[in-house]
Amino acid sequence: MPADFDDEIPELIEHDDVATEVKRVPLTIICGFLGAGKSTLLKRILTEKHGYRIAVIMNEFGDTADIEAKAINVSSPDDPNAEGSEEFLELANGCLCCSIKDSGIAAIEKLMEKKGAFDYIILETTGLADPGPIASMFWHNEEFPSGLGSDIALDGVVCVVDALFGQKQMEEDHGTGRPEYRGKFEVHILLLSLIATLNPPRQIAGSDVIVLNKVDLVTADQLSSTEALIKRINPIAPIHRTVKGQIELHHILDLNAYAKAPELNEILFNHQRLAHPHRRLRPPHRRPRRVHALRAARLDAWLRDVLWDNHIPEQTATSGSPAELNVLRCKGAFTTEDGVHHVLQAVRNIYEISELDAAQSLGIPDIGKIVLIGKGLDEPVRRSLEKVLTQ
Ligand SMILES: Nc1nc2c(ncn2[C@@H]2O[C@H](COP(=O)(O)OP(=O)(O)OP(=O)(O)O)[C@@H](O)[C@H]2O)c(=O)[nH]1
Repeated sequence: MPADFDDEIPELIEHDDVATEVKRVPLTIICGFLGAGKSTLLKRILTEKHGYRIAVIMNEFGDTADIEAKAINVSSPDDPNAEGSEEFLELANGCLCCSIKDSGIAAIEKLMEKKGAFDYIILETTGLADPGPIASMFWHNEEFPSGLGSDIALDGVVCVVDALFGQKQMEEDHGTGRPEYRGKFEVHILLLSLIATLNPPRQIAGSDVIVLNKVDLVTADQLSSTEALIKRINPIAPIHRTVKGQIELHHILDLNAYAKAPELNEILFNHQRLAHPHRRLRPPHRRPRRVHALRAARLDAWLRDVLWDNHIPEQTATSGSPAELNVLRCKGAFTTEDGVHHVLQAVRNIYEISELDAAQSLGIPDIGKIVLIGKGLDEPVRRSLEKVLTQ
Protein backbone atom coordinates (compact mmCIF):
# COMPACT_ATOMS: atom_id res chain seq x y z
CA MET A 1 0.00 0.00 0.00
CA PRO A 2 1.51 3.43 -0.93
CA ALA A 3 2.65 5.56 1.98
CA ASP A 4 0.57 8.55 0.91
CA PHE A 5 -2.61 6.43 0.71
CA ASP A 6 -4.28 8.16 3.62
CA ASP A 7 -3.68 11.58 2.09
CA GLU A 8 -5.26 10.81 -1.30
CA ILE A 9 -8.53 12.49 -2.07
CA PRO A 10 -10.97 9.73 -2.80
CA GLU A 11 -12.43 9.74 -6.30
CA LEU A 12 -16.15 9.98 -6.70
CA ILE A 13 -17.43 6.81 -8.28
CA GLU A 14 -20.63 7.04 -10.28
CA HIS A 15 -23.04 4.19 -9.78
CA ASP A 16 -26.72 3.50 -10.22
CA ASP A 17 -28.76 4.43 -7.26
CA VAL A 18 -29.64 0.93 -6.14
CA ALA A 19 -32.14 2.22 -3.65
CA THR A 20 -34.36 3.58 -6.40
CA GLU A 21 -33.74 0.87 -8.98
CA VAL A 22 -36.91 -1.12 -9.38
CA LYS A 23 -37.12 -4.56 -10.87
CA ARG A 24 -40.11 -5.14 -13.12
CA VAL A 25 -41.72 -8.51 -12.59
CA PRO A 26 -43.94 -9.35 -15.56
CA LEU A 27 -47.31 -10.88 -14.78
CA THR A 28 -49.25 -13.02 -17.23
CA ILE A 29 -52.89 -13.83 -16.65
CA ILE A 30 -54.07 -17.20 -17.86
CA CYS A 31 -57.80 -17.40 -18.28
CA GLY A 32 -59.89 -19.82 -20.22
CA PHE A 33 -62.96 -21.88 -20.51
CA LEU A 34 -63.86 -24.38 -17.85
CA GLY A 35 -61.77 -27.48 -18.30
CA ALA A 36 -59.98 -26.14 -21.38
CA GLY A 37 -56.54 -27.13 -20.06
CA LYS A 38 -55.26 -24.20 -18.00
CA SER A 39 -53.90 -26.43 -15.25
CA THR A 40 -52.34 -28.74 -17.82
CA LEU A 41 -50.53 -25.77 -19.36
CA LEU A 42 -49.40 -24.55 -15.95
CA LYS A 43 -48.16 -27.97 -14.99
CA ARG A 44 -45.96 -27.89 -18.07
CA ILE A 45 -44.59 -24.49 -17.18
CA LEU A 46 -44.00 -25.58 -13.61
CA THR A 47 -42.10 -28.71 -14.44
CA GLU A 48 -40.07 -27.68 -17.49
CA LYS A 49 -36.43 -26.54 -17.21
CA HIS A 50 -36.52 -22.97 -18.47
CA GLY A 51 -34.21 -21.22 -16.03
CA TYR A 52 -36.85 -18.78 -14.82
CA ARG A 53 -38.05 -18.51 -11.27
CA ILE A 54 -41.76 -18.37 -11.93
CA ALA A 55 -44.46 -18.01 -9.33
CA VAL A 56 -47.72 -19.56 -10.43
CA ILE A 57 -50.73 -18.40 -8.51
CA MET A 58 -53.90 -20.35 -8.82
CA ASN A 59 -57.07 -18.66 -7.87
CA GLU A 60 -59.64 -21.38 -7.96
CA PHE A 61 -63.36 -21.21 -7.65
CA GLY A 62 -64.88 -21.79 -4.25
CA ASP A 63 -63.32 -24.40 -2.10
CA THR A 64 -61.38 -26.35 -4.68
CA ALA A 65 -57.85 -25.07 -4.15
CA ASP A 66 -56.71 -28.35 -2.66
CA ILE A 67 -58.32 -30.39 -5.40
CA GLU A 68 -56.64 -28.18 -7.95
CA ALA A 69 -53.25 -28.69 -6.31
CA LYS A 70 -53.78 -32.41 -6.66
CA ALA A 71 -55.07 -32.27 -10.18
CA ILE A 72 -52.03 -30.27 -11.19
CA ASN A 73 -49.97 -32.99 -9.54
CA VAL A 74 -47.09 -31.00 -8.17
CA SER A 75 -46.17 -32.72 -4.97
CA SER A 76 -43.60 -31.27 -2.67
CA PRO A 77 -41.58 -33.95 -0.94
CA ASP A 78 -39.71 -31.31 1.09
CA ASP A 79 -42.84 -29.85 2.51
CA PRO A 80 -45.38 -32.62 3.01
CA ASN A 81 -47.20 -30.62 5.62
CA ALA A 82 -47.97 -27.64 3.39
CA GLU A 83 -51.61 -26.90 3.86
CA GLY A 84 -54.18 -24.18 4.14
CA SER A 85 -55.57 -21.72 1.67
CA GLU A 86 -52.12 -20.32 1.00
CA GLU A 87 -50.20 -23.32 -0.13
CA PHE A 88 -46.66 -22.97 -1.39
CA LEU A 89 -44.97 -25.71 -3.31
CA GLU A 90 -41.39 -25.04 -4.30
CA LEU A 91 -40.39 -27.07 -7.28
CA ALA A 92 -37.08 -28.48 -8.42
CA ASN A 93 -36.76 -25.99 -11.30
CA GLY A 94 -36.97 -23.00 -8.93
CA CYS A 95 -40.63 -22.32 -9.67
CA LEU A 96 -43.16 -21.86 -7.01
CA CYS A 97 -46.76 -22.89 -7.12
CA CYS A 98 -49.30 -21.53 -4.75
CA SER A 99 -53.02 -21.19 -4.40
CA ILE A 100 -54.51 -18.12 -2.89
CA LYS A 101 -58.12 -17.10 -2.79
CA ASP A 102 -57.38 -13.42 -3.29
CA SER A 103 -55.94 -12.58 -6.67
CA GLY A 104 -55.30 -8.93 -5.75
CA ILE A 105 -52.03 -7.11 -5.59
CA ALA A 106 -51.84 -7.37 -1.81
CA ALA A 107 -51.88 -11.16 -1.95
CA ILE A 108 -49.11 -11.26 -4.52
CA GLU A 109 -47.10 -8.75 -2.54
CA LYS A 110 -47.45 -11.00 0.48
CA LEU A 111 -46.22 -13.91 -1.57
CA MET A 112 -43.14 -11.95 -2.62
CA GLU A 113 -42.53 -10.93 0.94
CA LYS A 114 -42.53 -14.55 2.04
CA LYS A 115 -40.67 -16.10 -0.82
CA GLY A 116 -38.54 -13.35 -2.34
CA ALA A 117 -38.89 -11.77 -5.75
CA PHE A 118 -39.56 -13.81 -8.86
CA ASP A 119 -38.58 -13.43 -12.49
CA TYR A 120 -42.14 -13.93 -13.54
CA ILE A 121 -45.62 -14.27 -12.11
CA ILE A 122 -48.42 -16.26 -13.73
CA LEU A 123 -51.89 -15.81 -12.38
CA GLU A 124 -54.49 -18.40 -13.26
CA THR A 125 -57.99 -17.05 -12.98
CA THR A 126 -60.85 -19.38 -12.37
CA GLY A 127 -62.71 -20.80 -15.35
CA LEU A 128 -65.62 -18.62 -14.27
CA ALA A 129 -63.84 -15.29 -14.35
CA ASP A 130 -63.86 -12.49 -16.82
CA PRO A 131 -60.17 -11.52 -16.93
CA GLY A 132 -60.94 -7.89 -17.77
CA PRO A 133 -61.19 -6.43 -14.26
CA ILE A 134 -58.16 -8.38 -12.99
CA ALA A 135 -56.08 -7.36 -16.00
CA SER A 136 -57.08 -3.72 -15.63
CA MET A 137 -56.19 -3.80 -11.96
CA PHE A 138 -52.62 -4.93 -12.66
CA TRP A 139 -52.24 -2.78 -15.70
CA HIS A 140 -53.40 0.41 -14.05
CA ASN A 141 -51.39 -0.39 -10.96
CA GLU A 142 -48.22 -0.99 -12.89
CA GLU A 143 -46.52 1.72 -10.91
CA PHE A 144 -47.76 0.29 -7.67
CA PRO A 145 -44.69 0.13 -5.45
CA SER A 146 -44.41 -3.20 -3.73
CA GLY A 147 -41.85 -1.83 -1.30
CA LEU A 148 -39.72 -4.86 -2.08
CA GLY A 149 -37.65 -3.45 -4.90
CA SER A 150 -39.91 -4.87 -7.56
CA ASP A 151 -43.02 -3.78 -9.39
CA ILE A 152 -45.56 -6.02 -10.98
CA ALA A 153 -46.16 -5.16 -14.63
CA LEU A 154 -48.94 -6.78 -16.61
CA ASP A 155 -47.35 -8.56 -19.57
CA GLY A 156 -50.30 -10.20 -21.27
CA VAL A 157 -53.51 -12.17 -21.02
CA VAL A 158 -53.58 -15.70 -22.41
CA CYS A 159 -56.87 -17.48 -23.01
CA VAL A 160 -56.99 -21.26 -23.22
CA VAL A 161 -59.85 -22.40 -25.44
CA ASP A 162 -61.14 -25.95 -25.59
CA ALA A 163 -60.96 -27.10 -29.21
CA LEU A 164 -63.64 -29.72 -28.56
CA PHE A 165 -66.20 -27.69 -26.62
CA GLY A 166 -65.05 -24.14 -27.26
CA GLN A 167 -67.42 -23.45 -30.10
CA LYS A 168 -70.39 -24.64 -28.09
CA GLN A 169 -69.24 -22.61 -25.08
CA MET A 170 -68.93 -19.49 -27.21
CA GLU A 171 -72.39 -19.91 -28.64
CA GLU A 172 -74.18 -20.44 -25.37
CA ASP A 173 -75.66 -17.73 -23.29
CA HIS A 174 -73.94 -16.70 -20.09
CA GLY A 175 -74.54 -15.51 -16.55
CA THR A 176 -73.98 -17.35 -13.32
CA GLY A 177 -76.25 -18.41 -10.53
CA ARG A 178 -75.64 -18.69 -6.83
CA PRO A 179 -73.12 -21.29 -5.66
CA GLU A 180 -74.46 -23.73 -3.12
CA TYR A 181 -72.09 -25.57 -0.83
CA ARG A 182 -73.20 -28.44 1.35
CA GLY A 183 -71.11 -30.84 3.33
CA LYS A 184 -72.38 -33.97 5.03
CA PHE A 185 -70.60 -36.81 6.77
CA GLU A 186 -67.16 -37.26 5.31
CA VAL A 187 -68.20 -36.09 1.88
CA HIS A 188 -68.09 -32.53 0.66
CA ILE A 189 -70.06 -31.69 -2.40
CA LEU A 190 -70.05 -28.28 -3.98
CA LEU A 191 -72.80 -27.64 -6.46
CA LEU A 192 -72.44 -24.52 -8.50
CA SER A 193 -75.65 -24.23 -10.42
CA LEU A 194 -75.55 -21.84 -13.31
CA ILE A 195 -78.51 -20.04 -14.79
CA ALA A 196 -76.85 -20.51 -18.10
CA THR A 197 -73.19 -20.96 -18.92
CA LEU A 198 -70.28 -18.65 -18.73
CA ASN A 199 -68.69 -15.77 -20.40
CA PRO A 200 -66.21 -17.28 -22.84
CA PRO A 201 -66.50 -14.65 -25.59
CA ARG A 202 -65.47 -11.96 -23.16
CA GLN A 203 -62.42 -13.97 -22.16
CA ILE A 204 -61.42 -14.31 -25.81
CA ALA A 205 -62.07 -10.64 -26.47
CA GLY A 206 -59.84 -9.54 -23.62
CA SER A 207 -56.88 -11.80 -24.41
CA ASP A 208 -53.61 -11.13 -26.20
CA VAL A 209 -52.96 -14.73 -27.18
CA ILE A 210 -55.29 -17.68 -27.67
CA VAL A 211 -54.12 -21.20 -26.91
CA LEU A 212 -56.47 -23.53 -28.75
CA ASN A 213 -55.96 -26.71 -26.75
CA LYS A 214 -57.11 -30.33 -27.20
CA VAL A 215 -56.68 -30.22 -30.95
CA ASP A 216 -56.15 -33.99 -30.78
CA LEU A 217 -59.88 -34.41 -30.13
CA VAL A 218 -61.27 -32.65 -33.20
CA THR A 219 -61.24 -32.83 -36.96
CA ALA A 220 -59.50 -30.25 -39.16
CA ASP A 221 -62.93 -28.84 -40.14
CA GLN A 222 -64.00 -28.38 -36.52
CA LEU A 223 -60.70 -26.69 -35.82
CA SER A 224 -61.07 -24.23 -38.68
CA SER A 225 -64.61 -23.28 -37.74
CA THR A 226 -63.66 -22.75 -34.08
CA GLU A 227 -60.73 -20.61 -35.18
CA ALA A 228 -63.00 -18.60 -37.47
CA LEU A 229 -65.36 -17.97 -34.55
CA ILE A 230 -62.47 -16.90 -32.31
CA LYS A 231 -61.24 -14.52 -35.00
CA ARG A 232 -64.68 -12.93 -35.26
CA ILE A 233 -64.53 -12.17 -31.54
CA ASN A 234 -60.86 -11.22 -31.41
CA PRO A 235 -59.23 -10.66 -34.81
CA ILE A 236 -55.87 -9.56 -33.42
CA ALA A 237 -54.83 -12.26 -30.95
CA PRO A 238 -52.64 -14.97 -32.49
CA ILE A 239 -54.06 -18.48 -32.13
CA HIS A 240 -51.73 -21.35 -31.23
CA ARG A 241 -52.96 -24.93 -31.56
CA THR A 242 -51.84 -27.25 -28.78
CA VAL A 243 -52.20 -30.73 -27.34
CA LYS A 244 -51.93 -30.86 -23.54
CA GLY A 245 -50.63 -27.28 -23.45
CA GLN A 246 -47.46 -28.07 -25.42
CA ILE A 247 -46.39 -24.62 -26.52
CA GLU A 248 -43.12 -22.73 -26.75
CA LEU A 249 -43.10 -20.38 -23.78
CA HIS A 250 -42.13 -17.34 -25.85
CA HIS A 251 -45.60 -17.48 -27.45
CA ILE A 252 -47.27 -16.81 -24.13
CA LEU A 253 -44.70 -15.12 -21.88
CA ASP A 254 -42.78 -11.86 -22.27
CA LEU A 255 -45.34 -10.51 -24.74
CA ASN A 256 -45.13 -6.96 -23.47
CA ALA A 257 -48.64 -6.62 -24.82
CA TYR A 258 -49.64 -3.73 -22.62
CA ALA A 259 -46.63 -1.62 -23.33
CA LYS A 260 -47.34 -1.88 -27.04
CA ALA A 261 -51.05 -1.26 -27.28
CA PRO A 262 -52.61 -0.58 -23.93
CA GLU A 263 -55.40 1.49 -25.36
CA LEU A 264 -56.47 -1.41 -27.57
CA ASN A 265 -56.81 -3.72 -24.60
CA GLU A 266 -58.73 -1.09 -22.72
CA ILE A 267 -61.18 -0.93 -25.61
CA LEU A 268 -61.52 -4.70 -25.74
CA PHE A 269 -61.97 -5.11 -22.00
CA ASN A 270 -64.43 -2.36 -21.49
CA HIS A 271 -66.40 -1.79 -24.63
CA GLN A 272 -66.71 -4.89 -26.76
CA ARG A 273 -70.26 -6.18 -27.14
CA LEU A 274 -70.87 -9.67 -28.40
CA ALA A 275 -73.76 -11.62 -29.82
CA HIS A 276 -74.63 -15.00 -28.26
CA PRO A 277 -76.91 -16.94 -30.59
CA HIS A 278 -78.53 -20.01 -29.03
CA ARG A 279 -77.96 -23.21 -30.93
CA ARG A 280 -77.90 -26.83 -29.91
CA LEU A 281 -75.05 -28.95 -31.18
CA ARG A 282 -74.73 -32.72 -31.42
CA PRO A 283 -73.12 -34.19 -28.30
CA PRO A 284 -69.48 -35.19 -28.83
CA HIS A 285 -68.15 -38.70 -28.44
CA ARG A 286 -68.10 -40.68 -25.23
CA ARG A 287 -65.08 -42.21 -23.63
CA PRO A 288 -65.68 -45.54 -21.88
CA ARG A 289 -63.67 -46.23 -18.73
CA ARG A 290 -62.74 -49.39 -16.86
CA VAL A 291 -62.91 -49.01 -13.11
CA HIS A 292 -62.57 -51.80 -10.53
CA ALA A 293 -63.00 -50.56 -6.93
CA LEU A 294 -66.62 -50.57 -5.78
CA ARG A 295 -67.01 -46.90 -4.91
CA ALA A 296 -65.21 -45.88 -8.08
CA ALA A 297 -67.39 -48.23 -10.11
CA ARG A 298 -70.56 -46.75 -8.59
CA LEU A 299 -69.33 -43.25 -9.27
CA ASP A 300 -68.42 -44.28 -12.79
CA ALA A 301 -71.97 -45.51 -13.42
CA TRP A 302 -73.40 -42.36 -11.83
CA LEU A 303 -71.27 -40.16 -14.06
CA ARG A 304 -72.46 -41.99 -17.16
CA ASP A 305 -76.08 -41.28 -16.24
CA VAL A 306 -75.42 -37.68 -15.28
CA LEU A 307 -72.85 -36.62 -17.86
CA TRP A 308 -74.03 -38.67 -20.81
CA ASP A 309 -77.78 -38.93 -20.32
CA ASN A 310 -78.39 -35.81 -18.23
CA HIS A 311 -80.28 -37.48 -15.41
CA ILE A 312 -79.50 -38.97 -12.01
CA PRO A 313 -80.00 -42.73 -11.60
CA GLU A 314 -83.13 -42.10 -9.50
CA GLN A 315 -84.76 -40.59 -12.55
CA THR A 316 -85.08 -42.39 -15.84
CA ALA A 317 -84.15 -40.65 -19.05
CA THR A 318 -87.82 -40.38 -19.96
CA SER A 319 -89.32 -39.55 -16.54
CA GLY A 320 -88.07 -36.02 -16.98
CA SER A 321 -86.25 -34.15 -14.28
CA PRO A 322 -87.64 -31.02 -12.61
CA ALA A 323 -84.76 -28.96 -13.91
CA GLU A 324 -82.66 -29.59 -16.97
CA LEU A 325 -79.49 -31.30 -15.73
CA ASN A 326 -76.33 -30.37 -17.57
CA VAL A 327 -72.94 -30.70 -15.90
CA LEU A 328 -70.28 -28.58 -17.58
CA ARG A 329 -67.38 -29.24 -15.28
CA CYS A 330 -66.70 -31.65 -12.51
CA LYS A 331 -63.62 -32.30 -10.47
CA GLY A 332 -62.88 -33.94 -7.24
CA ALA A 333 -60.91 -36.37 -5.18
CA PHE A 334 -62.19 -39.43 -3.37
CA THR A 335 -60.95 -42.51 -1.56
CA THR A 336 -62.06 -46.01 -2.41
CA GLU A 337 -62.77 -48.73 0.16
CA ASP A 338 -59.23 -50.08 -0.22
CA GLY A 339 -57.81 -46.68 0.80
CA VAL A 340 -56.64 -45.70 -2.67
CA HIS A 341 -57.10 -42.03 -3.52
CA HIS A 342 -58.50 -41.03 -6.88
CA VAL A 343 -58.92 -37.83 -8.79
CA LEU A 344 -61.96 -37.20 -10.93
CA GLN A 345 -61.85 -34.82 -13.87
CA ALA A 346 -64.76 -34.17 -16.20
CA VAL A 347 -65.36 -31.61 -18.87
CA ARG A 348 -68.93 -31.90 -20.11
CA ASN A 349 -69.41 -35.56 -21.06
CA ILE A 350 -65.75 -36.57 -21.15
CA TYR A 351 -64.38 -37.71 -17.84
CA GLU A 352 -61.46 -39.55 -16.35
CA ILE A 353 -60.87 -41.16 -12.99
CA SER A 354 -57.23 -41.67 -12.10
CA GLU A 355 -55.44 -43.10 -9.10
CA LEU A 356 -53.19 -40.92 -6.98
CA ASP A 357 -49.90 -41.92 -5.39
CA ALA A 358 -49.95 -41.85 -1.60
CA ALA A 359 -47.54 -38.88 -1.75
CA GLN A 360 -50.07 -36.80 -3.67
CA SER A 361 -53.04 -37.52 -1.50
CA LEU A 362 -52.69 -34.94 1.26
CA GLY A 363 -55.86 -33.37 2.51
CA ILE A 364 -58.49 -35.51 0.82
CA PRO A 365 -61.50 -35.83 3.13
CA ASP A 366 -62.19 -39.33 4.43
CA ILE A 367 -64.42 -40.24 1.56
CA GLY A 368 -64.20 -37.42 -0.92
CA LYS A 369 -64.74 -33.97 -2.20
CA ILE A 370 -66.49 -33.34 -5.48
CA VAL A 371 -67.36 -30.13 -7.27
CA LEU A 372 -70.01 -29.99 -9.95
CA ILE A 373 -70.67 -26.94 -12.09
CA GLY A 374 -73.58 -26.83 -14.43
CA LYS A 375 -77.30 -26.37 -14.79
CA GLY A 376 -80.07 -28.00 -12.78
CA LEU A 377 -77.81 -29.00 -9.89
CA ASP A 378 -80.40 -29.26 -7.16
CA GLU A 379 -80.81 -31.06 -3.85
CA PRO A 380 -81.82 -34.44 -5.40
CA VAL A 381 -78.58 -34.39 -7.40
CA ARG A 382 -76.55 -33.76 -4.27
CA ARG A 383 -78.33 -36.54 -2.36
CA SER A 384 -77.88 -38.92 -5.25
CA LEU A 385 -74.12 -38.28 -5.42
CA GLU A 386 -73.76 -38.48 -1.67
CA LYS A 387 -75.46 -41.90 -1.71
CA VAL A 388 -73.04 -43.13 -4.37
CA LEU A 389 -70.06 -42.09 -2.27
CA THR A 390 -71.27 -43.15 1.16
CA GLN A 391 -73.25 -46.38 0.73
N1 LIG B 1 -57.33 -35.12 -25.04
C1 LIG B 1 -56.84 -34.04 -24.41
N2 LIG B 1 -57.16 -33.84 -23.11
C2 LIG B 1 -56.64 -32.75 -22.49
C3 LIG B 1 -55.80 -31.83 -23.17
N3 LIG B 1 -55.45 -30.85 -22.29
C4 LIG B 1 -56.06 -31.14 -21.13
N4 LIG B 1 -56.79 -32.29 -21.24
C5 LIG B 1 -57.63 -32.93 -20.18
O1 LIG B 1 -58.75 -32.06 -19.95
C6 LIG B 1 -59.14 -32.10 -18.57
C7 LIG B 1 -59.19 -30.69 -17.99
O2 LIG B 1 -57.88 -30.13 -18.01
P1 LIG B 1 -57.41 -29.02 -16.95
O3 LIG B 1 -56.01 -28.66 -17.31
O4 LIG B 1 -57.69 -29.48 -15.57
O5 LIG B 1 -58.42 -27.85 -17.31
P2 LIG B 1 -58.61 -26.43 -16.57
O6 LIG B 1 -58.82 -25.43 -17.64
O7 LIG B 1 -57.49 -26.18 -15.63
O8 LIG B 1 -59.95 -26.66 -15.74
P3 LIG B 1 -60.72 -25.59 -14.75
O9 LIG B 1 -59.67 -25.04 -13.84
O10 LIG B 1 -61.73 -26.41 -14.03
O11 LIG B 1 -61.37 -24.60 -15.62
C8 LIG B 1 -58.12 -33.00 -17.87
O12 LIG B 1 -58.72 -34.27 -17.75
C9 LIG B 1 -56.93 -33.02 -18.83
O13 LIG B 1 -56.17 -34.20 -18.74
C10 LIG B 1 -55.49 -32.07 -24.57
O14 LIG B 1 -54.80 -31.33 -25.27
N5 LIG B 1 -56.05 -33.20 -25.12
